[in-house]
Amino acid sequence: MRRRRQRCSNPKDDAKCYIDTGGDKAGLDVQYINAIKGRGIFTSIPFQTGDFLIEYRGELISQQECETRLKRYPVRLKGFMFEFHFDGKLWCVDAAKEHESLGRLVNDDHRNPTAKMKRLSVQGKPHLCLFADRDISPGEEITYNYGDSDWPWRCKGLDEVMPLETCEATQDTSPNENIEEMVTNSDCTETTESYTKTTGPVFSPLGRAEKHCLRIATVSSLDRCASCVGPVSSSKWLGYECRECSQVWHQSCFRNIQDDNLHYLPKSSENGFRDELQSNQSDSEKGQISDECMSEFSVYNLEEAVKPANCQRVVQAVKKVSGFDDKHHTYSTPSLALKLGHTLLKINDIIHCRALMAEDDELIKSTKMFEKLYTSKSSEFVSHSALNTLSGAKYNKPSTLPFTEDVQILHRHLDKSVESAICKLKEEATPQNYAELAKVALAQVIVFNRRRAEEVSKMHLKHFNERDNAELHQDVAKGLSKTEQRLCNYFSRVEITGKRGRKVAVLLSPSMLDALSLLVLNLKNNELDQVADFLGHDIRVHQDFYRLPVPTTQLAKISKLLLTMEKGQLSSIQGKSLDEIDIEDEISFSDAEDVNSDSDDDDETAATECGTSQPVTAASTSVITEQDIDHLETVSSTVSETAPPYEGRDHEKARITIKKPWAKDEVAAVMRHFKLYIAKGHLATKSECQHCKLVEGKVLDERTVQNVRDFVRNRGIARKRQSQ
Ligand SMILES: C[S@@+](CC[C@H](N)C(=O)[O-])C[C@H]1O[C@@H](n2cnc3c(N)ncnc32)[C@H](O)[C@@H]1O
Repeated sequence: MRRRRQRCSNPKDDAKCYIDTGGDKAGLDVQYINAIKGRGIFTSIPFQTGDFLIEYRGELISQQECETRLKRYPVRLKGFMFEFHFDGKLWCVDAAKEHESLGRLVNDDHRNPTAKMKRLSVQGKPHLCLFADRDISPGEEITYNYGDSDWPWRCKGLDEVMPLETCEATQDTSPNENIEEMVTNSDCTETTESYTKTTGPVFSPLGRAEKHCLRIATVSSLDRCASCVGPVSSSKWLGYECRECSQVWHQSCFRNIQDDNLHYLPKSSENGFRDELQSNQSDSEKGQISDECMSEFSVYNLEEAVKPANCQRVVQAVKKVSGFDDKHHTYSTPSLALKLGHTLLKINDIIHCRALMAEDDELIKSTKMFEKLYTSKSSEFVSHSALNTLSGAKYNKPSTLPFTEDVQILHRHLDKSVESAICKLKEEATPQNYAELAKVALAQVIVFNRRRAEEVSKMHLKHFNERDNAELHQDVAKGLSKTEQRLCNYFSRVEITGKRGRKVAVLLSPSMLDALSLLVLNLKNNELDQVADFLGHDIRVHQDFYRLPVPTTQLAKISKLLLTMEKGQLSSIQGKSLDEIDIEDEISFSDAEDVNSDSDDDDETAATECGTSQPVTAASTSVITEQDIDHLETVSSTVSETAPPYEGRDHEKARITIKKPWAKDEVAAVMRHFKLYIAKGHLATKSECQHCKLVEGKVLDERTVQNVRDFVRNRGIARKRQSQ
């Protein structure tokens, strides 16, 4: 948790302020340094000598607990254990657990440290705090002396590093002194010796006299192979670890070492449970279960977790994490219970494969047994109650629908937020402004498309860049209504990878596109591999190019649907299938729009004859504005006759809708000819309408042939609706 910089009268009080609030100072940031050092803490503002900087925060534990944890912690976690004397006893601050506090990430520097560790007693409890040892400029790393020990990185420079052991430091026990300097030297004699031994003078694979007792282990990206000292590539995850000193070797490196001091004992690994999980796509749930297993059920590593004998214990952990209620046999998060059950089997499978590679017969047998046991018993252990809870939750669950007004408020809010985020980012390109725009743009895309957050948030830059920017082809356009054509030009369609690798289409309005383009910058116009698609003529090519292309149809149909939903007009399309939804009814461009032209010829006439609508071309439709779309929807419910005329509006609007209320005698004239058509919902052809006009003469003088056709069509639709 980061807090604003608080000004306290002196460094000691300043430190107390931060101890009380549990936050870290502004002006300190985490930065990744390199694969060896890992992360470090850097200043972004100047600090003066003596200033309080940061607290080394973690869990305060007794010496006994510290020893227990040191036994089971993997090497890299041991580096977070800070031992010190207080009140005549040895204590330890265990900062192994990843948390937001920055103090745990401060690195060692014994030559020119910028900070000094001091112990501060607040309400009888010791706290470890770092104070500036000299003036520190912005951009400098906060470091302190870990103590006089042969820390591996000190021996041979930074690029020849071995894993480190516990960071032991300090002593001093003056209980009444509130703040005092940590003495980092005197207590470290033992550590120094052990390090001299462990790491040895050189970083040869075995730079020491002791014998190593090796067992199979997973080499994580934070471990360094004692042989090659190199970073761990994904292909080198399988290795050996010494039971005594915790050094690790890649399996491949180990094969090249000829040394009597190395003894491989083909026993199951005792790597930390958390370690394993981390090397295998850990997530928060798995973290939870590992914690639970470790703290409550004494299961510390994966091999143990999937041992048939431990099955029940792990199940208990799963139940606990998922909030199992023993009394009612229900879960608070049943889906988590199911997911964890699935994960356990996956973990078992991974270990089984490793066991196969390591030719560890014992482990192979045990993983096989676990699988069998878990598969046959899982319904009894977990799934049964979890599924019951899930299905039970479905009953009497009020189905909530947002009100139209709420939907509109949400959309307006999102629009405004995107606009302001874009302005802010254009003004100042800071990570905060970038993040703000990213968040709100993502929310807008998710809400508009009714997509799952996980899907949209994983939209690849490649997919975005490669979205189809081509203009609507005229052959394709012929198969679409004019509304659909306009929407095709208005929206962009990006295909992303959905659940189980499914192709999922996401529609983007111009404002969403602006926001995303600003986020990705350097947007390129990628010429897709379209040519390649044409090289063969299989069914896919046929579907793509000989039928009305699916993406275009989706763009046309779904965008209308989404727009209707966005405007909260869902009720008007209730009960209709996608094919049945004739959204012209809902989003009408004009009276004169020709939905079902009988011929191309008809279409052309429709566009010009009434004089209220321009022919739809890519050029004309690409200028459609959001107001246009809004407007289209505002007029949507007022189908035809009763809509007020739009004369006097600007050209943009006029081209969309000019309506004249139908007089009684006009209606009667048309009805004389098309009553039956309307009753049956049939459309009138152009020549039939022409005939009607001719016969009726003056009464229909004000109406074009197309107006008559639209009248028949709209009345037919209205009749159909009434009868439904
Ligand atoms: C308390 S942690 C510090 C944070 C750590 N750098 C990280 O990214 O998690 C101590 C560990 O940092 C690394 N470390 C600290 N000081 C170092 C230095 N001067 N050179 C190389 N590694 C260092 C060692 O791996 C040590 O175990």
